[in-house]
Order: sequence, then structure tokens, then C-alpha cells
Amino acid sequence: MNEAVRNEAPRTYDVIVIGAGPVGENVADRARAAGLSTAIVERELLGGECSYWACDPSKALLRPVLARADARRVPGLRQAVDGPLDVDAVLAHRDKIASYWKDDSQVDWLESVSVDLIRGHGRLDGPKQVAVQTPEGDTVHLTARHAVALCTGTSTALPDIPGLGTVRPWTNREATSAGRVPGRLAVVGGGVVAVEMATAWQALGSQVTMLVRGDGLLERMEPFAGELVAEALREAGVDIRLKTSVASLARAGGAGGEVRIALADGGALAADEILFATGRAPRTADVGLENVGLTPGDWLAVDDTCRVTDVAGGWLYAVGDVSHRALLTHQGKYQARIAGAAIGARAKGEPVDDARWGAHVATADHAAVPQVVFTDPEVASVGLTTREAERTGRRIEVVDYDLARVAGAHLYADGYRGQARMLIDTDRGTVAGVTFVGSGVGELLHSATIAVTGEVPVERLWHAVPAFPTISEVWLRLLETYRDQQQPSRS
Ligand SMILES: Cc1cc2nc3c(=O)[nH]c(=O)nc-3n(C[C@H](O)[C@H](O)[C@H](O)COP(=O)(O)OP(=O)(O)OC[C@H]3O[C@@H](n4cnc5c(N)ncnc54)[C@H](O)[C@@H]3O)c2cc1C
Ligand SMILES: NC(=O)c1ccc[n+]([C@@H]2O[C@H](COP(=O)([O-])OP(=O)(O)OC[C@H]3O[C@@H](n4cnc5c(N)ncnc54)[C@H](O)[C@@H]3O)[C@@H](O)[C@H]2O)c1
Repeated sequence: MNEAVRNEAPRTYDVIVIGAGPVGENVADRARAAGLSTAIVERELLGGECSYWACDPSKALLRPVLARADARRVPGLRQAVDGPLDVDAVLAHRDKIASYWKDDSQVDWLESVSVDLIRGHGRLDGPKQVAVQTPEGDTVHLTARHAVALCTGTSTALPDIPGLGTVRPWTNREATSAGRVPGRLAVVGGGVVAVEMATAWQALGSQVTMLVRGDGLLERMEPFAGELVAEALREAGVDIRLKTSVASLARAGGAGGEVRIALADGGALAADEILFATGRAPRTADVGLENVGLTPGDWLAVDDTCRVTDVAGGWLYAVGDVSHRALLTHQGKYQARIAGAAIGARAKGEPVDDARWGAHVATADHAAVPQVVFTDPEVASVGLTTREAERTGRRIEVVDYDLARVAGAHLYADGYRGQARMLIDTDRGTVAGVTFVGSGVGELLHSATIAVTGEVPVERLWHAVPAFPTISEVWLRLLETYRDQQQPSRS
């Protein structure tokens, strides 16, 4: 509806959503679609972290890097893309993808779906009560008839390191919006943000040094993923230091000076900027959790309908990053569709379909969370990893295949490097997890997601014929490898 609800507007809604990131927007959309009057509260920009300081701008920075790397592996094309990236053009395109950090189009969309927007900082003020502190200094009090959904997302979790506050470290916000390429960039962390941003800024001209406390990259994924990404980052010129922790920080000579980094092993390093890519913290410190019996700063535990478990009355939902189920936009939006439908069903007294894979439960969060890491090579994974299968006691068989041996892969790129792993649940005869590493594998992932989510029997997968000569033929090779592992004498 309107840019800011005026004082005389009604203050009672069926549903109130706090936080208009991708997740909050989808909860509001689905609640409205269920026929419920809905308001959404946002203190910054509609679209949230994802649109302005995370997914969208980071992928805009990475796309030219990956396209150039791909082109350089195609004989006959290599010479045409020999030169450096046009940094100004890349940053200008990034700015456009981030909508120049303005949310006008999102406001228009919200209006088109008839959800009221209240600008300001929202806090729970008791059961079904929300108080919004507006930018003008007013407090708007709202009441929900049915539900309040907290969709306040996350911020960078900064470790407690002496001197950190004095060096103005980069977080995901600066790493995705900086208008200038630092000469030397130190990146702390070895997770997804760290590898993607190291890939982007190294290609844009920084000398990147990664300071990784563990003994590899992408530790939550199959080990070969981190190994292949590390190998390529090193070839691109990134200095990766494993088992390395930061002890203290200082910025020399005031604002414009270099960052001096003291390492725990006694070593030292200087950089122009330092990025902390050290995981996420929930934005729950100042949302009034104490007023409903919860602890400020905590992640919010929810059931599979996204309802907060520790609050009586079943009116409070937590959806997206803030619930810590899967810190990914697509998974948060999936939860939002589920939660919106569940809120609608409960409000109308209709049955809630909470059987496994039912319409009102986010079952995929447990079984099939897809993720693509946009590095060169890309990493695409869904479902279990070998380590998770071992931890949860699932009986699985591991099937590995060298992606470079697939015809489509060596047509795709000269010297293609990649790896595929499929986990077969041997009790059920279905695929429990898949990881692909290699150029262009991101677009392959949905086939795996469907196989895992659909619990497609391996026998039926033999009838899903991949087109020749595509990289998808890896599916056939994985099935053949699995068959040969079952019947070694007939191979
Ligand atoms: C660098 C980076 C790259 C990423 N890339 C990808 C990717 O490629 N693909 C992917 O799937 N995921 C990616 N992610 C993760 C993705 O950004 C998050 O999973 C997603 O943004 C979560 O959406 P959300 O709506 O839950 O939270 P957010 O996007 O954080 O939105 C929360 C909103 O709530 C608002 N808010 C908070 N508190 C209040 C309050 N008290 N009152 C009013 N409003 C409030 C905030 O201003 C914000 O607009 C990336 C993350 C990072 C850091
Ligand atoms: N393409 C994508 O899908 C994409 C891209 C970026 C981010 N994301 C999501 O955003 C979330 C956040 O990403 P992230 O990379 O910040 O988190 P992460 O959890 O993936 O990685 C955090 C890294 O920081 C390290 N670390 C944590 N605390 C530390 C400390 N005190 N000192 C040194 N190192 C420390 C960890 O060991 C790990 O290497 C992830 O869950 C990810 O799924 C997704």
C-alpha cells in the first residue's frame, strides 16, 4: 500500500512481519495471499542484506570473473579475453544490480501485493504486540490478531580481537559495496563469503591474503571442494595461510594508514583493508525478546512450520536467517512460503498439513538444502555430505567420478578440472547427497535437488537420460560407477 502508514491508519493487522529482507517480503506476500491483512516493518531497505550487501552485489562482482575464466579455457577465445577486467565497469554494474542502494522498486512491489509498510525499528512489546520506532522519533504501536513473524536476518559475527574496533574492518557490507579496490586485502575466514570475496577482489586487482584458522577451506562441504577451490585461488595469486589466527590489530598513522595484523604464531602482516568473513550473528539483540520470555541475542528455535517453540500461544514465528536453519536466501524464501501458508491455515481454522513433505512444513531444510558457491571452480551441493552421513549414522555408499572425464566437460573447457560425488542411501536405494565441483556446475544442481527431494529410486534414475554432450552426463557416469561398485566382477 503506502510508503509510510500515517497515524490515523488502523493499527491492528492479522499478521505483522518485522524485517523486509527476501524472507520477510515472502512471508508478508503469502500471508496476504491467504487473505490476511498484513503489515511489514523495515528499518533500512526493503530487500534486506541479500539485495544490497550480499547475494546480488557479490554475484555481480563474481560474474565477470567467472565468465573470463571460462572464456580463457576455450581455444580460439582465450586471446580475446587476455586483458584485465574493466574495474570501473564491473563496479558500475554491481551498483546497478544493487539498485544504487535504493528500494523504490521493492516499495512498488509491496504496494502491488497490498501489504502495508511501516518504516522504523520494530520490537516485540508483549504477546502479539509490536512497537515501531520511526525515523521521525515517533513510536507506532501495532497489534497482531494472529501472528508476528520475526525475519530480522543476520549481521557479520565479529570476533573479540584486540584493536578490531580501531581498524574499521570490512564486513560483507564493505566487501560488496566498496567503490575502490584495495591494494592489499586480508580476508579472515575460510567459509563461503571468504572464498567468494577472495575470488572477486583478487581478480579486480587486490593482492588477497586469506587467514584461515582451520586446516582447509569450505569446511562444511566435502573436503575435495575446499581443496579444488584452494588450488585455483592459489593459482590466481591468493596467499592462503591455513591454521592462522589473528591476535591483534592496529591501523598505522590514523584513518588512511595500513592495517597491521599480528598473528597468533608471532608473525605479522600489513594490508590496506581487512575483511572479516567469520560467520553470522542473529539480529535479535534489540527486538524485544525479553518482553516475550526469550533471551536477546539468541538464534530463534522453531518447529518445522517456523513457529518459535519457546513462546506460549503459538503466535510468534521466526523465518529465514534468524532461525539458523539454513542461512541462504532461497531456503529462507522456501520457509517463508511454508510459514505464510501455515499462518493462513491456522488463522482460518483449517488443518495444518505437517506430515513429512507436507504443505506446511519445511522438510527440505533437513533433507535437501542446495547451495552454489560462485568461485572458479564453482561448488554445488545438496543433501548430505559424507561427514554428515557418518555423524548421523546414515548407511551410505560414496560414489566418486572425475568430472574432467565427462565428454561435455572437456568440450566446455580445455583442461577442465572438477569432481563429482553422489551419496547413495543404501537402506532406501535413493540419492542422499550430491556435490559437484567444476566450471558451470551451479546450473547442474537442480537436477540433484530434485533427485534428493523426490527420493527418486536409483533404478528410475537410469531412465533419466542426460543429453550428449553436456556436463550432466556425469549422472550416467555416477550411476555406472555405482553399478560397478555393486557388481565388481561384471564391470
Ligand atoms: C556476502 C554474502 C553473500 C551471500 N550470497 C548468497 C547467495 O549467493 N545465495 C544465497 O542463497 N544466500 C547468500 N547469502 C545469504 C543471504 O544473504 C541470507 O541468507 C539472506 O539475506 C537472509 O534473508 P533474511 O530475509 O532472513 O535476512 P536479511 O536479508 O538480513 O534481511 C533482514 C531485514 O530485516 C531488517 N531488520 C532487522 N532488524 C529489524 C528491526 N528490529 N526492525 C525492522 N527491520 C529490521 C533488516 O534491515 C533487513 O532488511 C549471502 C550472504 C552474504 C553475507
Ligand atoms: N553462494 C552462497 O550461497 C553464499 C555466499 C555467501 C554466504 N552465504 C551464506 O552466508 C553465511 C555466512 O557465510 P560466512 O562465510 O560468513 O560463514 P561460514 O560459516 O561459511 O564461514 C565462517 C568462517 O569463518 C571462520 N571463523 C569463524 N569464527 C572465526 C574466528 N573467531 N576467527 C577466525 N575465523 C573464524 C570459520 O572457521 C569459517 O571458515 C553462510 O552460512 C553461507 O551459507 C552463502
